[in-house]
Amino acid sequence: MSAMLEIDVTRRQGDFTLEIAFTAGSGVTALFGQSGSGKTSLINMVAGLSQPDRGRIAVDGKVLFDSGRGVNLPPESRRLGYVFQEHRLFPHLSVHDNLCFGMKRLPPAERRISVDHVVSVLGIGPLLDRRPTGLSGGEKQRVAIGRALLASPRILLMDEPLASLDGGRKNELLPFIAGLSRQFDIPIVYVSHSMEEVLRLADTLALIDAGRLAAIGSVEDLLSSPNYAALTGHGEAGSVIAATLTGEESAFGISTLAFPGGELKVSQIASPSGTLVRVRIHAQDVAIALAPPVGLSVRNQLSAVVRSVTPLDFYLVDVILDCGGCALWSRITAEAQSELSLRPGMSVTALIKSLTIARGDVADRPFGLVDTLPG
Ligand SMILES: Nc1ncnc2c1ncn2[C@@H]1O[C@H](COP(=O)(O)OP(=O)(O)OP(=O)(O)O)[C@@H](O)[C@H]1O
Repeated sequence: MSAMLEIDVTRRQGDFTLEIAFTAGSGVTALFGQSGSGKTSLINMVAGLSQPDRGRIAVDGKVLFDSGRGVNLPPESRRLGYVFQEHRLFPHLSVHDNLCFGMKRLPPAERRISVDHVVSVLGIGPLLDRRPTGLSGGEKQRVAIGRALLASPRILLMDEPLASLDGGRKNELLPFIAGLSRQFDIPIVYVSHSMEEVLRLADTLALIDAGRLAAIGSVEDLLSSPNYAALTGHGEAGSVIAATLTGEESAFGISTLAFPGGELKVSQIASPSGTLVRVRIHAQDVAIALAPPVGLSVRNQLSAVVRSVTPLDFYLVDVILDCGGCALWSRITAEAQSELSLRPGMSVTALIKSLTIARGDVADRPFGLVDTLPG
């Protein structure tokens, strides 16, 4: 079974107070929040690089810190992997020797990850004899990740590991990181302030705001909720739905996705059938009909039940629909609401044009948790 990280800490630093409690289990837990909200401070406490004023930190029941019992394990005894923004490789050692650095300090019986496995997953075989100096930023970061993994950590902490890379290098590294947690059965706590990274990588999202935990839950739930729109800085209002790519109608430039609420037709995407994806559906692109319409060009007509109706301002109304258990956010005009009189519990049909769900709205999740799969 994967490790469980339990955190309940308070720390005051200058004028800033961090007071956070949550648990993180398998898969990738993203800590997301504005600059200065306390993300790095939090994982530094987990790593043992700074000390909480009070609280408890445990992994799989093993206590790393407990102010009440006077426990405070030094970083090297915590068995955690840490990947920083910058790679921090040893310049005088080859890639191979950098990789093996932490592993060599571990008794052989505790080494549960092999060099061959890490080298093949991260695609760094051709680099083994080289020194870090000549490597690209993305290659260095892959070696840094490999080094952290080879120390067989209970949990991998990653603090904006892509922040120092340009867009191309980021895209190169994202698929590697996406697979790590599953391939090595290690929970990852991933600090980011990039929503694209969260969409591609995270199973669980923890929203950090001014030193507090504002919310924790599935990426789909939190990003589809108007309550957290200000914190997620998610741009346009809209929902996020987990789906599986089921096929394509290439003659028409359409791909089909299955999700618990039915089938979605979207603008064609290149990934193979069976790929797990997250789809972003903009609230302004979701129309609502009281009865299933006929003779309509709109390709997606989904049965749904109204969950909530909330006026946004004088002119607009946010309607959250339940579509097979998934939240679907629709933003309609107050004028439309005055005619439709939508109320919680009403059965309706949600209408979404295929064209409005384009490539940029579909994020591949090749290693998504199986329990997010539609049934
Ligand atoms: N050693 C310190 N002494 C005093 N204040 C500190 C110290 N370290 C961090 N802070 C403050 O604590 C707050 C949280 O900082 P932290 O680096 O944890 O935020 P963050 O969410 O990781 O930000 P970013 O996304 O910019 O990295 C900030 O207000 C910061 O100025």
